Amino acid sequence: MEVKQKKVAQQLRNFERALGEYKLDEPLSRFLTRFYKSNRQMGSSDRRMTSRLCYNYFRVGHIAADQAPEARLVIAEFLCETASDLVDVHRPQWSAYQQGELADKINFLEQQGIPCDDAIFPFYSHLSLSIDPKQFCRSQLIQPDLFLRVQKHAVLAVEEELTKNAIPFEKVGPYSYRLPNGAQLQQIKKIEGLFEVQDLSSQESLDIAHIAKNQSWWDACAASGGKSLLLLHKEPSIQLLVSDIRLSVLRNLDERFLKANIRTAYRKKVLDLTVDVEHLLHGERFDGIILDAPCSGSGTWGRTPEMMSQFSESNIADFASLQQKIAARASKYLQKDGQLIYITCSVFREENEDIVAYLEDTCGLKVEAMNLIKGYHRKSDSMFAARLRKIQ
Ligand SMILES: C[S@@+](CC[C@H](N)C(=O)[O-])C[C@H]1O[C@@H](n2cnc3c(N)ncnc32)[C@H](O)[C@@H]1O
Repeated sequence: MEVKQKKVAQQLRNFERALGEYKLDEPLSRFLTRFYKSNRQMGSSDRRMTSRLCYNYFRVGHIAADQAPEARLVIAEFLCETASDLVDVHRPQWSAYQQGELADKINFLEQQGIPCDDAIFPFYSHLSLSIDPKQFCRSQLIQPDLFLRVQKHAVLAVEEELTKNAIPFEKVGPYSYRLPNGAQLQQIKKIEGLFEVQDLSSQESLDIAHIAKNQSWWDACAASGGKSLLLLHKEPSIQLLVSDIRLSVLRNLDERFLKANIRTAYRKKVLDLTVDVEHLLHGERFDGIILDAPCSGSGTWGRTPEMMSQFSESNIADFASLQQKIAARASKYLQKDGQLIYITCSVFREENEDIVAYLEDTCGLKVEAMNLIKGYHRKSDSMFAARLRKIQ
């Protein structure tokens, strides 16, 4: 036991040092990469354990928010792992329950006077109505898997290389694969450019769109092109305009398109959709617009649980107001009968159904379909997608 105690004490020291230095002003993954670079004495197992402890700590949201970090970490390890030296040493009376079902562990903690269900995800009252709040909140305790979208012609080649390199995978759609997190794909040079890392729900976000050959589409918040690549995967003959407020992300898009060997010629503009862009779009009209709006990202916090600590309820209204502005401006550029595909990776109704209702009320659009793409039962993100048709 003494050896285990010493090991756990060292793990806790590393965790406390990392947590103490992390200022919540950047993604935890980026901070940890820097932290390990400046702490070269930490071996790979120390790093792995520090990452696990930090992520689990944030994963439990506001559970036991009034307790010290160390006590909260023990709770986090108990809920998120099936075995933990930290629990064995600090709460040996809990160890017997550690391998049980998550629901049983939550019941057990609640009986000990530690409320869980309402505290994991403190913003649950804003969830879109089609979400099962309990299931969603509990899913925050589980890290989502890694998903790939493979190019149509490359399915066999990718499967073969994954098998050769002993990377386990599960085919979950004609071109979609589930892999364990941390799969070392960059080492397999032969399949570079043949796949995109893209969450499964994100891969399904354009299923709602009606896409036909040679249509003109505008990806109005393109970033590094995740949805544009998906659009071209579905229909390579699309005439595509990509834009974003940030030039740097459009440069990343160029690189990503090159790597994916995209042959479609596309146009690119830097556009801020909170202001008039008519002098840059010159009355152009599109058959389809993808608006993957800036949002809270709350449907993806299972991957970045630290975001929950930086978020406050008032941010939801700020995002909604930005989304109204951007979506209303973009929709002016649809031709009659054209479609706006409004997408977010948020689970909040203010950013989803409420924006769709606003667009229907004020922008001459009619909602034809909308879908909260649920990921919480299948270890993927949750997203929202709606198809609105321009009727006037
Ligand atoms: C959710 S991300 C888009 C992700 C991208 N579609 C993808 O699939 O990879 C939202 C994007 O909106 C952009 N954005 C934020 N404010 C904007 C504005 N006022 N006008 C245009 N784009 C904006 C951000 O720079 C960000 O890249």
